[in-house]
Amino acid sequence: MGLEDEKHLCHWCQIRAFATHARYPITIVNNEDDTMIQPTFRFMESSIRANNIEPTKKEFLTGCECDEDEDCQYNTCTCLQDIEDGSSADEEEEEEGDDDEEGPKPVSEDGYKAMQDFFRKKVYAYHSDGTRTGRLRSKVLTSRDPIYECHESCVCGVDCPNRVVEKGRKLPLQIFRTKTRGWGVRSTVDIKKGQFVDKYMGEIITGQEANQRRAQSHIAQKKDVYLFALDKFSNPESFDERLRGPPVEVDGEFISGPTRFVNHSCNPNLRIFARVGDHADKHIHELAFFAIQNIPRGEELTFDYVDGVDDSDMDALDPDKQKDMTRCLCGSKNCRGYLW
Ligand SMILES: C[S@@+](CC[C@H](N)C(=O)[O-])C[C@H]1O[C@@H](n2cnc3c(N)ncnc32)[C@H](O)[C@@H]1O
Repeated sequence: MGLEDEKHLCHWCQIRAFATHARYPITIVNNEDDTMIQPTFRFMESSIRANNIEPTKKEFLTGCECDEDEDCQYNTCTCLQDIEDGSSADEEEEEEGDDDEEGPKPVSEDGYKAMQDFFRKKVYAYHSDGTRTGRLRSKVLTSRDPIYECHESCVCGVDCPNRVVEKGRKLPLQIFRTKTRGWGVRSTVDIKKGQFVDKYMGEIITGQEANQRRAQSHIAQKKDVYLFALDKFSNPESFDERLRGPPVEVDGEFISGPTRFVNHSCNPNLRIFARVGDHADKHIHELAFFAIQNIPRGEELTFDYVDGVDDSDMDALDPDKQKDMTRCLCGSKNCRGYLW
């Protein structure tokens, strides 16, 4: 085997090449047995798009034109124009002692500007003041709402408060061997409720290609644990043909980042959210993991693989179906008993 081939198979070489390696390293430890991560798996810092997934043409990309970065928290920012009124986040959670609540502003002297100010509502997904800056607000954390962020086509700068997922992972993560569920993931630092953890990465492929991979997979229906459909905005009546058809999917089985090793729990501490940058790219929105509670360092990171949209709860009650189901070993008090 040549040096290049060896490098290709060396997980350490791959994670050491991450731009964030010095500050937020990914480590791999196994204190349980002598299993290694499959050599065919490749660590990547970002997803890779298959050739037949069309990137949006430059002329159709649009960003906000907010004068000040601070303006990118309000419904006047075009990046936030799709946030529905009812799900807006400006009525902050009182039980948490909000430190940045801002309702309608008082009318000022200057006519049009005054009206604008009056109707201006803080709708973006994050806290913007105090120690909770950059963390998701509880109202969003408990929802299935997408997160709309500013991005590279926007006029606002890199310090705009509405660029959290865009800036990437800011935590060291450790892939470790669990006693019963293969590899898992934890952080070596405390994580706060609402904090962004990392994205789910993989190969971005068409729905058709995803189905072929499902059919060919030797792990049969379990291939679905690695495939995520980017279907948050799928709508058969959409004007955008890319949102009408079968959604694009992300396959993290063979090429991905550390979150591909996150196990399931029926009582999880992470949740996955659809994150949109350029509105023209809704069909290839990102998948972002956020902490839904404070997580002490060393505690395993988990999310609910079905997040309440599955009927395996019912199947688990049927002894005939149980024999084909996979037992859940999450160990939580409210464990549903089976993964699928
Ligand atoms: C996305 S992978 C997670 C990483 C995996 N543990 C590994 O070693 O590669 C999903 C697989 O992990 C295992 N797994 C994850 N959560 C589990 C749980 N709560 N109970 C039992 N097995 C679990 C199952 O084998 C599942 O197919």
